[in-house]
Amino acid sequence: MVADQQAQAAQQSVPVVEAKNVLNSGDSGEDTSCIRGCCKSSQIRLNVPKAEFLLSQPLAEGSESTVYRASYQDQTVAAKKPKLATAEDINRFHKELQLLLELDHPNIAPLRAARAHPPDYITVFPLFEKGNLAEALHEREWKPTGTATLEIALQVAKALRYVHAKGFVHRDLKPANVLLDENYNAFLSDFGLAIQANQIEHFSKSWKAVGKPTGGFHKRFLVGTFYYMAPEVLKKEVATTKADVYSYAITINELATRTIPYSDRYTDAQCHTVLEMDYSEQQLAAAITVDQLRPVLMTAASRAPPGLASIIERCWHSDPLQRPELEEVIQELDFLKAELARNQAAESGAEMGAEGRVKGTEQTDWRQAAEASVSLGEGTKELASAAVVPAETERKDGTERGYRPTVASGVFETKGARDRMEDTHVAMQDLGGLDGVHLFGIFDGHRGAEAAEFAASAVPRHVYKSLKEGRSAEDALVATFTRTDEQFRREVDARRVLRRGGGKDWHPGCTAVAALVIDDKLVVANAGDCRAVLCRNGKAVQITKDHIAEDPTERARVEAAGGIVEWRVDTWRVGQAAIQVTRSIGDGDLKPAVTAFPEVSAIELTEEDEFLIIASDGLWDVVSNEEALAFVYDTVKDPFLVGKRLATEAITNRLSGDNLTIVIAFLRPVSTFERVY
Ligand SMILES: Nc1ncnc2c1ncn2[C@@H]1O[C@H](COP(=O)(O)OP(=O)(O)OP(=O)(O)O)[C@@H](O)[C@H]1O
Ligand SMILES: [Mn+2]
Ligand SMILES: [Mn+2]
Repeated sequence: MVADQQAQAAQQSVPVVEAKNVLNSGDSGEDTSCIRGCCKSSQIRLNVPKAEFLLSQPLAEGSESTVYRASYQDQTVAAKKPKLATAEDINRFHKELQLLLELDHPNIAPLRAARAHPPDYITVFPLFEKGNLAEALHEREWKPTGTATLEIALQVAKALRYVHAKGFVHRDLKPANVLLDENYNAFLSDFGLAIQANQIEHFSKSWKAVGKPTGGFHKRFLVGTFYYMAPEVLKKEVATTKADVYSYAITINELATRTIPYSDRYTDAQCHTVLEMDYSEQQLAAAITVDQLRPVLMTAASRAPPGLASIIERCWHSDPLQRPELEEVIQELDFLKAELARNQAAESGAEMGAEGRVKGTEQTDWRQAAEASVSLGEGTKELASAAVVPAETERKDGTERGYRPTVASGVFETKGARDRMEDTHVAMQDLGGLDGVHLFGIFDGHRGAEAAEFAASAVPRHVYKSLKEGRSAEDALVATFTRTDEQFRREVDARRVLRRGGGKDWHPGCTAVAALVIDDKLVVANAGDCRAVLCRNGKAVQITKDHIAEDPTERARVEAAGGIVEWRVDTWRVGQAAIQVTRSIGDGDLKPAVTAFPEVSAIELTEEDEFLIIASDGLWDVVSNEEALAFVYDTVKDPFLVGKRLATEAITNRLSGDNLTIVIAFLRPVSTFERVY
């Protein structure tokens, strides 16, 4: 080993001596420079006799070269032999070689040696055993973790930033030009099309003088690889480093989605460097430039953090000036990386695969963010088809659990008089396949719908996970509220930093009520002014308490926690934001005073319990608990129709100005109602 290293060091430090040794092989000139004298190096041999490379089988056939597995100085290497047809091609080889000699970066495939001497033109690089990123993703179906995705995104961004700082544009960034070592570290390669940034304008102008495009024109000026080419490049306008930023976005999105760009609409995968476009390609190119068509953006189904999508979108903006510099991209990726590490620590490291997510529904961005942040743990299939937890058959006091309600639930929601809907809800019977476990909840958003969207997705996942972990219903709900709140506020902060959301005053929130039925047990958690009312034996039992600043105990609690409560015009309000509720998910500026910690009540259900009404304050502002019951009795026993009846009453007759969501859960067979009443 030591001897090896010494031998290697000796070889590297005395290239000139070696060069002298090979002069008798018929070569002229020095090993430290190319035949023309335009490429020079004191470290890298540029005139290695072809025989020293020991080429074996071809590894890949590029559009401009063949890459061979080879052996050089007892190491396995990759030897790239360009296809040189014209004097122009040979000029290009020298240009590429000059650039390669200038590059020295941990994420750029380093040149080991070269031969720049007719008739043989060869460049030699270390052999990257894992090949290129396109093969890894699409041939070997490598599924990078979120961390690996971010790491590669960072490494490529750093290599590209370095290239740009050197004054060059790569012009052919794509997964096939990102090589992977045995640890899946990324190395930018293939500088065959790279060009000095200040020369681009000259080239583009000279094209304009050329006139009509011909095949030759395409070969010389329309360079890059079609799917990865920025619209301005496709339009043959001046390409800058921002064209690389665009290609970077397409590449990273391909990594995060493991999907070849446009493969959804364009089956004939055309991943080689463009020489000429055929007709369907021209149509696609037109769609990219005119209609701003882009590949399908990564979603939360990707293992990569959702924040990456925002970076990708900005990097493939159709206006090059709107695309960020790589410096900015790197800062944001670093942030996402730290964030992911923190989340993983918090979630005990179990990274969730694509199969762990609820599928089949149109979901908003915030719901996806919630999905991404609530890991259901390893081996968990879809929430909706999860394994069944054995039902508890005994109570704590040892008596049998005899009663199990017959549940029939439905939801009615309307934005009412408002122009936006900021309420969301969940109504899931047999949650995740858990027999006899039902979850109902309403989330009433304020200062935007974001928190409500997030909660509607995160809450059932947290509840399910907590129950699977063996927590009691009470514990599960408390953990759910506090975790949802923490994760949501983290997401808001992350987006604020990424400038995907609002500014420093952006603190969306929502009130939350969640009712969990497990066999004969009803547990309700509440934070805010949604309300759950149980109809027991014809009487209204209000299970929750409204958490509003008007309530003296809540007001005292908020003040004791450092919050400011003031009388404003008509009512008591909390903080600068002047919200009426004293508990909520989100509202980062009002934490910890406006807590997400819920009040929890547990009730043992019996045959006396008829139905549960859960509704946002839009209902309770204008309809009393008793009135609500009366409307239910007076309406055909269909949960949806009952909800609609209540909503119509509230909005049409009593002029509730708010969004309205009403969840109705009948707790015994609906047929019995008609007989009794
Ligand atoms: N050092 C290496 N180790 C392993 N594989 C390599 C190496 N260099 C190149 N390859 C393989 O050879 C392929 C072609 O190499 P390269 O991109 O440099 O050639 P090219 O002719 O310029 O291709 P194109 O312009 O079509 O992208 C790469 O995509 C990669 O799969
Ligand atoms: Mn290539
Ligand atoms: Mn190339």
